[in-house]
Amino acid sequence: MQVTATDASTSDKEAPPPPPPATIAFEGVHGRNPLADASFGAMCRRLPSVLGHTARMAWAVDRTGVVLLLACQLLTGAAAAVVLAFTAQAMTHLLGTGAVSERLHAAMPALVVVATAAGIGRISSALSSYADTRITPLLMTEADITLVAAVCRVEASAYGEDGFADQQEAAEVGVTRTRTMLQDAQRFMSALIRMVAASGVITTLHPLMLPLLLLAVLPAGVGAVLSARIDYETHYLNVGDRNVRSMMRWWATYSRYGDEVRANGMTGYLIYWYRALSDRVDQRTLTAAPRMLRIVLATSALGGLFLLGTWATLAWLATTGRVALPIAATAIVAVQTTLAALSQFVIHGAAMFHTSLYLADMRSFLDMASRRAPKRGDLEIPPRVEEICLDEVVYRYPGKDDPAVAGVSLTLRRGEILAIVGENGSGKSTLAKLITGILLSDKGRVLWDGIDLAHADPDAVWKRTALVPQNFACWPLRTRENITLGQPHTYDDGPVWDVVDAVGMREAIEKLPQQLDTLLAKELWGGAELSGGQWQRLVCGRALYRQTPLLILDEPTSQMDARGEHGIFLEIRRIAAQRMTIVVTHQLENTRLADRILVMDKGQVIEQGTYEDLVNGGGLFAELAALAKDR
Ligand SMILES: Nc1ncnc2c1ncn2[C@@H]1O[C@H](COP(=O)(O)OP(=O)(O)OP(=O)(O)O)[C@@H](O)[C@H]1O
Repeated sequence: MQVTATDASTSDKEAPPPPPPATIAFEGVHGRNPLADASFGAMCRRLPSVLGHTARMAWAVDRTGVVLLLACQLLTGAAAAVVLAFTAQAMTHLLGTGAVSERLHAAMPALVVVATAAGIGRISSALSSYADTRITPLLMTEADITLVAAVCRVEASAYGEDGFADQQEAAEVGVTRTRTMLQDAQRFMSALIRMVAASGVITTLHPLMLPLLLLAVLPAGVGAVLSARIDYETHYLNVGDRNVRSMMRWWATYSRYGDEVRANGMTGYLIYWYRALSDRVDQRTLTAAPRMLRIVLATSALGGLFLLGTWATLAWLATTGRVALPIAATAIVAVQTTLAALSQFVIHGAAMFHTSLYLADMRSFLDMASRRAPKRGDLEIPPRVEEICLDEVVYRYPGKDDPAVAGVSLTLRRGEILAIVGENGSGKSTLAKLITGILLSDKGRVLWDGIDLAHADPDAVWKRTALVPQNFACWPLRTRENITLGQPHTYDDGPVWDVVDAVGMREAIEKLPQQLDTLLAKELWGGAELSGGQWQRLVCGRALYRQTPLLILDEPTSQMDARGEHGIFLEIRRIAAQRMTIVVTHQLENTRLADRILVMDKGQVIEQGTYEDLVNGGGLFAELAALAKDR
């Protein structure tokens, strides 16, 4: 095949404009706007359950804080009621007949009660803010950890399902909104209590006043709910784009990929891409803004009209003598208090409705994650496993037409080294994931000493496996944890240094500023960085440290120098007798150490045997081995 090269330095002039970011038209099972089938009524009915969930979470993280918060809310409300009731009493005396000093004297006890209640109200309101400050961070951490744990626990196959990532993104917004939820709920409750207290007083002044005040604030509430729906609709439309944008942001700015970005001239396009996607997100938000403005203007005008009506009614009641002057004066204070409480009640009720939309996303993701958590069975796997059998195993990734593994049967015995080879995409890594139970087969069975992995406790299985994956993680942890991660704690570093020696890393680690205590993340202060091959050696060390009955190495030496690779394979052979070892590799020379080699093609095993059998067998293995030598 002849490749026509493009000269990057001269091709700028005739280059077509860069393509905009792909549009994500998401139509999977989860790709439904929850608002489309959630009416205002339905959302209001869901509100108590969302509130209840927040309350339960708050109760679990800080009982004292919750009790303090509730007690202070009640106290604030009671204080407001006392202030109003005694203001009415004081007014009656102050605006009554007689000398000013006598009227003042008569009003004094009521005024003292008003001042004391107002003071208590302020103190309890400050204490409830304190309780809120105590609970909120704990609540957010709890929600965040619940989400992280749920994602870590789902079946690995769930990651590939339609909408999983977008639902996760929506749920993460829910986590940040947990903070607002507590504040909204607290303000809503406090407004409710103050409103009940104030409306009791105002109704005693005149029965017409309360309905009039309600009318005055209702338009603002309706406006807030309608705006909340529009805001959420926009948020929902943006979920997919925001998800991709945050992934790209991480990839573009992560120091590990910085060389590739720079030396391949990607910066310009990446920034263009990022801006184009951000513009698309902003555009949706801007389109919604005039609709929101119209709603706010209309509902404010209506609310203003109703408020004018309330004041006019009060003036009419006072001038026509339907209420006495002292009562009218109290009514002015009561109207102000009730109005403030009512608007807070309506505004925070709408805000809670708004937040609950996001929290409902978090809940539905958590529900989905718990449905997708492994439910396999509780069979234990013994510490010593003699045999793993695969019986006509088939696996197809979600959304794919062809199975990645299409009917593989094999038996692997303790002490055996099995190599799996084949061209890209032939199903080697998928087969490894099926053998370890990371994926469960759609058809057929994987048996560990007769125990079907579909009925075994997955943690019990993974206690017996060690895997060097093709794409491994370079954890920003200390060197020691990078080796012992996933292991029970040990009291001395002896076993850690043993594997460090086994993978030939002693010299490199001894040169690190704090040896095993060095943080392996250059981007963090005090951290150090390893080379690609050194990282891969460390990852092999991590798997060797586990000393499990099954060891799987998927392309374990792809970044290593010849000495490193030689050392790793020597070590694999040295420890092979106590376990089953599987090596997935494209370096066919490395398969010489295997007792048996499987050659995979299109998800099936098409050849198997020793290196000598296969290299002389005239099949795919022989062809690939010849290609490897043809330079
Ligand atoms: N997470 C996934 N979701 C969907 N399809 C996948 C996923 N992982 C792999 N596949 C598909 O399954 C098939 C087998 O992939 P697999 O990774 O097992 O191949 P492989 O033999 O290990 O390839 P390579 O040599 O490139 O590592 C391929 O067609 C691939 O596109």
